[in-house]
Amino acid sequence: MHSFGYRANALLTFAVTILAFICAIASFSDNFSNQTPSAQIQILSSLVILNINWFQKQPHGNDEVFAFVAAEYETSKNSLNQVSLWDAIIPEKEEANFWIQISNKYRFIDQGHNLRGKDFNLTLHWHVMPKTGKMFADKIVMSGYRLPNANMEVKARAPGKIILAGEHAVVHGSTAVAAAIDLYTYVTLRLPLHSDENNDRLTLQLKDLSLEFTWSVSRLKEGIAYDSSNRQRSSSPLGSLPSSGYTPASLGEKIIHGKPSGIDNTVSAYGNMIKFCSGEITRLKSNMPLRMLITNTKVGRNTKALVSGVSERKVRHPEAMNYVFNAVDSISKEVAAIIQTKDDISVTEKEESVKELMEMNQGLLESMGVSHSSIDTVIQTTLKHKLTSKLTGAGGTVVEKVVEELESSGFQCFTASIGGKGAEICF
Ligand SMILES: C[C@@](O)(CCO)CC(=O)[O-]
Repeated sequence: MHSFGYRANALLTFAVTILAFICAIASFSDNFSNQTPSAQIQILSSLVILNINWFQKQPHGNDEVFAFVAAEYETSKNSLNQVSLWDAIIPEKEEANFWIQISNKYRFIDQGHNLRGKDFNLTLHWHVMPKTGKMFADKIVMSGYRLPNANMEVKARAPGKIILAGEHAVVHGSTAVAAAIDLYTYVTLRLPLHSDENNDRLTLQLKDLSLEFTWSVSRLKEGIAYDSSNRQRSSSPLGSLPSSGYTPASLGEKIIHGKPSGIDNTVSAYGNMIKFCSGEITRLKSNMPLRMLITNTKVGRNTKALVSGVSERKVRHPEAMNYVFNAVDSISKEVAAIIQTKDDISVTEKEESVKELMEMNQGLLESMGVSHSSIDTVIQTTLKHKLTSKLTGAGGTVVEKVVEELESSGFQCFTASIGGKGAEICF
């Protein structure tokens, strides 16, 4: 009779032999597996899009597949340089057949600065890693990719805006009238090819004004995502700028104004002349010629502080401020109606009405606490020439005299047509 130890030993040996035999069969069967995925990769700007159209795990089902995409290129020093862009582990048979469209998972870093203007391949590698048996590795090489020689550039321009009536009160729900003017800010965006160049920073250089602003790109992205999901209107009746253009404009406005009404970025993005009330936009078609003399008093103001100053005044004197806001609302509605009217009223009559309404609006702005003594100087100067009403539309010598006098007081003057195009992106 065999001892217990002897029997246990025989059983274990038999089990291990069977296991080894099964493993050998499993390994051998790998030779018949046939992974033939095909893949297509597109590059859009610095974005890599990967389409893997077939990747089928074999039926015996104990493998794990590691797949990765690398940009590969040759230099005089190394025959193979790899920049890994994307990878994934495919753990289950059910997940082995997939179709994805993604941007690169890892940054396209060109450590040696060798890629600029160079051809490179995009290679999809996959390693089939069985728990038992031989590891398979294979790849698909897609050639014909090239990064540009210089940094990529995008050019854009956006018009300035003028508010004819309703600024500040519009933040509190009053109607306002605003228009784009034909004075533009031009922006050239350079996308660095090397991500080590200011990786997470977006820098805006306003060369004419000697100003420079820098933001964190990840913060901006968060803001854009938040803004897109919270915005009530996705399209505008005004123009063709995609909402992707409107969203950064509205985000920038929030950074600069704190709690904006949205009128500035709307006009700048979509152009035209508009009536704006609590986010509701009506395009105005002017029935009178409108040109503006715009005076830059060169007095720096902090709009964010002014906007919150008005809100604080409203908290202190809610009833009085509501009367002010209601008055502004009526003024703006009347300005909009005059601009659009087709009635048989002369341009001079219309201008007289707009002049009076603008004067009333100015008084209300003073009662909101947002005016400045330099604006009084501008008003006094234009009044001397009985020109207040003409500032919206008059041209010629009288305006030149006003400009001369205003500029001799240290102000800067521009004449502008109003109601033009909104923001545009040109490549
Ligand atoms: C002062 C304000 O009314 C316009 C500034 O151009 C602010 C806003 O409406 O967001």
